[in-house]
Amino acid sequence: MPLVCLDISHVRNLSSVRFEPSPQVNVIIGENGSGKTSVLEAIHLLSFGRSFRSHKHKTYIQHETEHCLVFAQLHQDQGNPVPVGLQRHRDGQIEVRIQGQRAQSVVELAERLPVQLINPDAFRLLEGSPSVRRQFIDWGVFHFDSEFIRAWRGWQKALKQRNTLLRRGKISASLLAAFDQELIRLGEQVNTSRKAYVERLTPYFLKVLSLLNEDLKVSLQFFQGWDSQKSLEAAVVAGRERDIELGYTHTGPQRADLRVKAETGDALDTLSRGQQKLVVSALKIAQGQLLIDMGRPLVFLVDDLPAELDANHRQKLCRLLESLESQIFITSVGPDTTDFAWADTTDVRHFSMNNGELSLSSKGLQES
Ligand SMILES: Nc1ncnc2c1ncn2[C@@H]1O[C@H](COP(=O)(O)OP(=O)(O)OP(=O)(O)O)[C@@H](O)[C@H]1O
Repeated sequence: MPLVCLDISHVRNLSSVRFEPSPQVNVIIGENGSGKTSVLEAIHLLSFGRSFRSHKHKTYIQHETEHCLVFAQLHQDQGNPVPVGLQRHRDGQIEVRIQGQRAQSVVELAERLPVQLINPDAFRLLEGSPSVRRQFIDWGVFHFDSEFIRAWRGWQKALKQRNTLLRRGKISASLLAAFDQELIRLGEQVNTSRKAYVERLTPYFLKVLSLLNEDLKVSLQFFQGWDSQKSLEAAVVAGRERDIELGYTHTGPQRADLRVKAETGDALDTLSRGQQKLVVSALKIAQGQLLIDMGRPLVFLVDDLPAELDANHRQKLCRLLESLESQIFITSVGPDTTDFAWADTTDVRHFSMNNGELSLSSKGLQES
């Protein structure tokens, strides 16, 4: 569901920004510190309920204001746009509204507004801990398989309870066995969904990567978190004594990972920074493409596009993004780095950002 209009209040230096983005490409240009990233941050907030820059909500609420607010109208194929809003208070309280009604949780927003972010920090997908890659997989599975969130929440709860018991110490293997049934049942479900998703995603990824750079040979390997020859039940049973010794559950879907391999070893160790950026972009675009093929349009946020990419690869990335027919927001410090020859048929809007004020730029005015 693309954004038809966006209203941002008190997010960092954006006191009040209201604009109607293109359903296709939106290019936001401005000097360092002008507030470009804050626009993307606001859209991300509306989808995830959190920022991609910091887990501390006070950092993005404008100084000396009590709360920030992001409001949008989401396009839907039939019927009127759907109003959605998120308000975050300095005391941590979060309020989500969809069509005027208070929503139970931010998950309802995430379902309506899938957002993919490509930014310099996206490298963490390769160099960060496995938890970053699990989050990447789980975001995809969440949108791919409607049963997943329930199984995932139940499994997380069971795992947390089990780890609390283990940490307290006084538990025997036989007592633990009684707690493990639910953990195993839901853990198997989580794993099956993740596996099916990665299988589905892999050809998309390979295709996208070959379009960005046909010489890059990279493969994906899903590690489920325990010996792939064993069932989760067998792994949990075999690991009980060790879990008691360690004080936590050492095997299972909580150890899953997505290993990205180049021909000669780990992608992280062999590829250049620019090549890594292409791999990460390909992973994210592949996730988006898969969703689009399922009839679920999404929003791409591309922050600081030129970082680490040469002009040729920037062009390829823009061409690919354009071909997805999604709504895209791209930020850049200068017009030269985003000067891509968008097709005549693509609705491109250029915006200038100056000290937290956003305006449709002359380029955008000529074209609209
Ligand atoms: N809580 C806050 N309240 C008010 N202003 C803030 C707050 N946090 C950050 N700022 C300011 O808001 C601006 C945010 O800029 P932002 O990071 O969005 O800029 P940008 O145009 O993306 O810059 P760059 O090109 O350097 O990435 C900065 O000038 C920063 O000093």
